[in-house]
Amino acid sequence: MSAADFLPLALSQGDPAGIGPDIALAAWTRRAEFDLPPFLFIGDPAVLAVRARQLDLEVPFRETDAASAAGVFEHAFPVLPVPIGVDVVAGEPHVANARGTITAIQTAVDLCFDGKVRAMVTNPIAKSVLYEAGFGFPGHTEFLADLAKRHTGQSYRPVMMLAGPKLRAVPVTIHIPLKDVPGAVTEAAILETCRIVATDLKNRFGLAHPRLAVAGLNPHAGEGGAIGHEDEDTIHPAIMTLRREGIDAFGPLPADTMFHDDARRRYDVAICMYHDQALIPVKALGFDDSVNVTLGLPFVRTSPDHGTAFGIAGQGIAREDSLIAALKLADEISRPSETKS
Ligand SMILES: NC(=O)C1=CN([C@@H]2O[C@H](COP(=O)(O)OP(=O)(O)OC[C@H]3O[C@@H](n4cnc5c(N)ncnc54)[C@H](O)[C@@H]3O)[C@@H](O)[C@H]2O)C=CC1
Ligand SMILES: NCC(=O)COP(=O)(O)O
Repeated sequence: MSAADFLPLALSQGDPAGIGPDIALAAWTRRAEFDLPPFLFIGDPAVLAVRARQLDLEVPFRETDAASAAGVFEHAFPVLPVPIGVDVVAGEPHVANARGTITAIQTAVDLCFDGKVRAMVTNPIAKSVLYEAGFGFPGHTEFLADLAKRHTGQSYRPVMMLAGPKLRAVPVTIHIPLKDVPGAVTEAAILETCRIVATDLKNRFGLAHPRLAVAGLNPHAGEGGAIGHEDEDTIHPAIMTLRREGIDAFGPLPADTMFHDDARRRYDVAICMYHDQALIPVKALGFDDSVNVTLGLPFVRTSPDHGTAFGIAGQGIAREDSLIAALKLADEISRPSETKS
């Protein structure tokens, strides 16, 4: 065991009006049952206290820092305070909450770069609320790459991977309108994405020879060019280049037949051309136990696979399973390799 193995994980609050506080509190109450790694919650202690009362949870809080969080975790819920500054109502998103939401994410990244936490886990943010406040990134994924660049001066291409026990899937394009997808599915985008996936599956997930199944864009992967040309003109050449580089990529596969049980046994990750092509099968196969993990960054970031679920915040019915899976995965992939189970 190295010293880094004892560092806590940072857990950002996410949108305070969403279910982030609910599931963080619930996860902490089940820390022994799931042998959870210690985490330091970065958010507003007042929001937590109100939410715990609302949920009828007896949770002792301790305002603390990263150095003390692991010691505190067994007995109390460790919080690094980032006040929101206004009253937050569960289920009622408000633009005034955006500044605190963003600051919590930035603080978690700073702690990663300062070597005070081992990895970061993010609770869900509502993109539209942050956009209204002037947030200039599609989501965490791109924001984290920008924050990393501010720390190191290097550029990063962040890659979103949704990972569950039954399927890992990566969208090459992420939060863009569907009408813009064909133009954004370029050879360069496919190559960069697949190279990062192959590297991180080796280095972080311990897969010596990851197999990448690449989806087509069009129905039937274009049906030989009769139903669209991107599969033959763009995706196929990218796969050939990857194969020449020694990456075990194959396809383009018709997306409708690549996710059934037998098909999934033939690959380690599905490379998909757009958001819903990747996220629908992942969430259908394992909404409660899948995790969003950002590849291509110089630190580990995971997140539950779901969103803010404003409609159920503060009601005691939000399931904490995906957050627990995200904490466990962050713990596993951020450990020094000699200590991995
Ligand atoms: N990592 C992140 O920050 C993510 C953020 N979002 C954001 O979340 C907001 C809401 O998005 P939606 O599409 O409505 O997705 P959502 O995942 O918040 O909700 C979809 C449905 O699943 C239910 N649900 C979600 N999580 C649940 C849980 N833990 N336990 C029980 N039921 C749960 C909700 O009640 C709702 O019926 C959007 O603003 C979106 O931008 C969405 C996905 C990921
Ligand atoms: N649909 C997935 C999602 O919205 C997560 O985005 P991010 O905030 O992790 O970039």
